[in-house]
Amino acid sequence: MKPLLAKDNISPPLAKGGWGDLPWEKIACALAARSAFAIITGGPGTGKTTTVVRLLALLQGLTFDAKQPPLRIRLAAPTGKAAARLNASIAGRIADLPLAALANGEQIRAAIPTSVTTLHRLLEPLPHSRHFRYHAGNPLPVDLVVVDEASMVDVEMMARLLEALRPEARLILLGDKDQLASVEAGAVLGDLCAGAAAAHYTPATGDWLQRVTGATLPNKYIDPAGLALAQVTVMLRHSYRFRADGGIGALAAVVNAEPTTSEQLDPTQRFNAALQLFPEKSSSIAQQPNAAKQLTAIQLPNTQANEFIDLVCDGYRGYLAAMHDDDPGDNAAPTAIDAWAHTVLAAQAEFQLLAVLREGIWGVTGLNQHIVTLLQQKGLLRIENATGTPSQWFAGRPVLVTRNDANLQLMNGDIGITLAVPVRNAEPPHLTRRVLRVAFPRSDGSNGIRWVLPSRLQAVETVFAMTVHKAQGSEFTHTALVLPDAVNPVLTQELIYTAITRSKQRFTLLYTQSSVLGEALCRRVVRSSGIANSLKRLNISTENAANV
Ligand SMILES: Nc1ncnc2c1ncn2[C@@H]1O[C@H](COP(=O)(O)OP(=O)(O)OP(=O)(O)O)[C@@H](O)[C@H]1O
Repeated sequence: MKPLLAKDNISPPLAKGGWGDLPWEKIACALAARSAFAIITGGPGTGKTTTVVRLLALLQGLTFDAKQPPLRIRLAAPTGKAAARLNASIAGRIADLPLAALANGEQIRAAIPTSVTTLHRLLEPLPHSRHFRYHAGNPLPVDLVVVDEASMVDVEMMARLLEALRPEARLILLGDKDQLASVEAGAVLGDLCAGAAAAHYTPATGDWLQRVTGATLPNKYIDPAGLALAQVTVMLRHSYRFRADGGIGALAAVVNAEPTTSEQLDPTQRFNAALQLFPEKSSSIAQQPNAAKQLTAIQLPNTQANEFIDLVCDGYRGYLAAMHDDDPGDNAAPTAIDAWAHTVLAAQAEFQLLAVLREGIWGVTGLNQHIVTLLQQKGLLRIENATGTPSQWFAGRPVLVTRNDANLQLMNGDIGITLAVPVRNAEPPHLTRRVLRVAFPRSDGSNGIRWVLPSRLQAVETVFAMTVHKAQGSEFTHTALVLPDAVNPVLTQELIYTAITRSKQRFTLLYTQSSVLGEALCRRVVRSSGIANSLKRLNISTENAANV
């Protein structure tokens, strides 16, 4: 493949500042710019989005310099929720691009897309069929696709995407290799990034990077036998969101650490190493001073424990209060009703209880029933309909979509909230009544609300508690993980890491048996997409890599 980065250096404004000890972000830009395929992996807040936006600016800049039309770029994510999250952050990153010193800086900025779609929508599913409009015979009319949250893409979807790309098109995968893989078959990103921590750059790649970025890589990252894949893979290592020496970042690192020595393989040792990072143990959150609130561990005897009741009621009180207090009234305009839904949805994302299993008292089904009862007892929720009988649908019910629905344009993983919205009768005297509708944020970048009749939602479940698997691609201000009371095969390091890294500001661990956490921390998922073995079998040589 012809080198795509023709220049010996990256445009100076893109090379400025904030790169840390080794400029991994700059290395990522350089390697991804010279290749048709690249992977940028890193934990939460390590700058993947910021880096890819800089990379896109670099590529558009090079295209304009070559007097060519701008690259047709599409941004995609595997779920609606993940797409919405990237949608929310990308515009800010583009606005922050330090392009002022470039004569065509604003032209470059305008050539970077701000809207993110789901992979499904990118390929355009055909109605009533498993086929897509875009495939090998009718490839996507794009030059570059960026896929965020690539750890959630299963083998089949990845295959459909690759088939639908033109031979000249480029693909960049972003994601956290240490997160749980897709619930469907395959751990594509985890397999592709198996050696990312040690880099395995060939001496030729090392020399090229030195010339282009000015960075001299230490020997530990150089491997004369490095595979071609390693030459296009970069792991970002510094979290700008979490401090490495405390709180959520430190806990994620401890949980994620490969258990190598026999000491680290001892469940009790692993449990103690993790638990010592929690400043407060076995105490209710409400009693803690602010500074100690980032991490909390609570050992619970059962779901009736006061600590559990306080946590759940405190966690969900905010959005239920917003539902009542911010109600725009019976005569509100549609825009005011949409704004209300936005407020309630944002407040609902403040707290999320995560569980490992579906069944059992610590599984999502039992927890959801229990939490509905608790919230009713505290007067925070009413589930009776107008005739006074308890109903499955009630104002405040948060629901999770469990199956894609092309007609409703809802994706597996989307979260909506049921609200009692005012509807005016068409006939005089035009009385207003309240009807239940479910509000979903649109994931098409429009920032709108999709209102759906509850009866049209065939595959949804209440989501006061959700499984960690379903929470992938989402973030919550405060996440609480409740562990089951017995060891289970699905409980692994990756699962706990994924749960912790869903938290933006606070993480609470709820457990009954310390041994359950200890055992989980000694167990990693066995990767299963088959891609790693295929790569080894292909034995792609490093000469190929040097020509990438
Ligand atoms: N080089 C940098 N110097 C300083 N701050 C940075 C740098 N890169 C990123 N940041 C900041 O760190 C935060 C996280 O960055 P970003 O969203 O790019 O990371 P991410 O890896 O995409 O995160 P996520 O886990 O949400 O996917 C942002 O506030 C961003 O402005």
